[in-house]
Amino acid sequence: MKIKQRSKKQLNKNLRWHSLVLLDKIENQNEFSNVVIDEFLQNTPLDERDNRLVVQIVYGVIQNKLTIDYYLAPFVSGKQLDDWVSTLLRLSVYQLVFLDRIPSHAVVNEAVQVAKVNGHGGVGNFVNAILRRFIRTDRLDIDAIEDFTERLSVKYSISPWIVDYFLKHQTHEEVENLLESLQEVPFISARVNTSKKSRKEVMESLYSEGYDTVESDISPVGIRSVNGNLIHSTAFKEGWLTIQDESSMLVAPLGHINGDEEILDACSAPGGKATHIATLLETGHLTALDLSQPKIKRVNEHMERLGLSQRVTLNVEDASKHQPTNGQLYDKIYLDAPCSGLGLMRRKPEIKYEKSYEDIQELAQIQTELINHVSTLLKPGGEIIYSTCTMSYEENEEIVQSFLNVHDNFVQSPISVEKDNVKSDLITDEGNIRVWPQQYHTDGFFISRLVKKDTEGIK
Ligand SMILES: C[S@@+](CC[C@H](N)C(=O)[O-])C[C@H]1O[C@@H](n2cnc3c(N)ncnc32)[C@H](O)[C@@H]1O
Repeated sequence: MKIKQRSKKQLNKNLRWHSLVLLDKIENQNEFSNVVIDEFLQNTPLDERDNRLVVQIVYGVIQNKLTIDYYLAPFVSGKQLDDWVSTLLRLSVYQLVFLDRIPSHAVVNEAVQVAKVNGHGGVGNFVNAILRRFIRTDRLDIDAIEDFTERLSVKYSISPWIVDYFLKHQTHEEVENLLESLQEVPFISARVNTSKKSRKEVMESLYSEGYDTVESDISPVGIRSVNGNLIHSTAFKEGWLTIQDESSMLVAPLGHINGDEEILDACSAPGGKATHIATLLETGHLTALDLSQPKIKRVNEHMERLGLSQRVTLNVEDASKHQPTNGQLYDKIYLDAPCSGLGLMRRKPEIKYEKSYEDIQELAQIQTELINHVSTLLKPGGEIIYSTCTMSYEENEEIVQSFLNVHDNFVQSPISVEKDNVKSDLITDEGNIRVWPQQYHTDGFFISRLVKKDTEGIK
């Protein structure tokens, strides 16, 4: 997007302008919504109320992009628009359709001002005419779309191939429930650093600062914020908690770490599971790898804030080539593999449009390569905990099954309510964990545990 110097000056207090700049980075420069928004909030020239509206508009537009485009189509079809003008129209239509509190004249006036300053008078007139016509005209009826896939795709604003993909595996009703739940606002959840404080102590400390929290339904160390972003709390600053999705908190405990093991976290950044594993260690040691140097830096920052660095070695390294120091094998290996991230579509809605089925196939190859290699680094009797934050079968059950088919020295170690204290509705018939986003309003997640037979048979 071409941003003019005068726009920066004249529109510095215009929240629609800031929404437009952020959306342009996400939609046209492929940046992640959460990263772009965090950066904006650290240097914002706006007050608290306007910041909240910027975040709502940015997420709302991405969340509802296909629905908005469907409504806008009759007004812009056949017209050649610059990307930023399309985005400006989208964010205006989002406010007109989805937000009741904002008067339509305010939406139009602000959009026209942005169009004039960053474009010219002609662009302002064009935006004015389209939006006024949009307000006067009845909206298209989405429920009248005949094709079922297309109807769901427009209604829940998600790529048609994803709708079709889930329809192949689930009933119409299950798919609608899933898609509907992805449109809801995600919760902020956090994991208590139990090496410093109990969950009760952390919740009391938060309460004393005005944060209401509730216990997680699925993790004994998780809490959910009811009314605010916990990163501003004393508990966060003191390292008593870390922001993490509740389903992701299920991974580390599945290794039943007793405190003195040698552990590998093969793909560790940004460190949600690595910090959790480190809290469970006493004399043991964690080697945490990631391909990306900047991401390993973030893992290090988290470890330091939480006071866990002494138990951990962090390496920028390709896990598919990793060899342990002195050839010493690991007791437990966590492979939280790179994946298509379909389980994160509520939190990072751009995933709904950016991923393709080919991505799933490519990632499945990488996952296979990673699990094949790390399996050679495990002691007999040791365990691999394989996990992803995606919902595709090719990256989950099929990876595990194909691995077991060609590695007869490994067997599945089924996850159970009794042994693992995991809710029964999260455990599949094969003994894997599958968390669907609509079940507990968390990210979608998959976890499987495999054990390497020892010399006397299965552990
Ligand atoms: C799903 S994320 C891991 C999330 C992390 N375990 C957590 O809990 O915060 C996958 C990570 O794998 C890393 N990655 C991808 N390919 C890798 C490889 N060959 N070796 C090591 N890390 C890799 C990516 O950089 C990314 O940070």
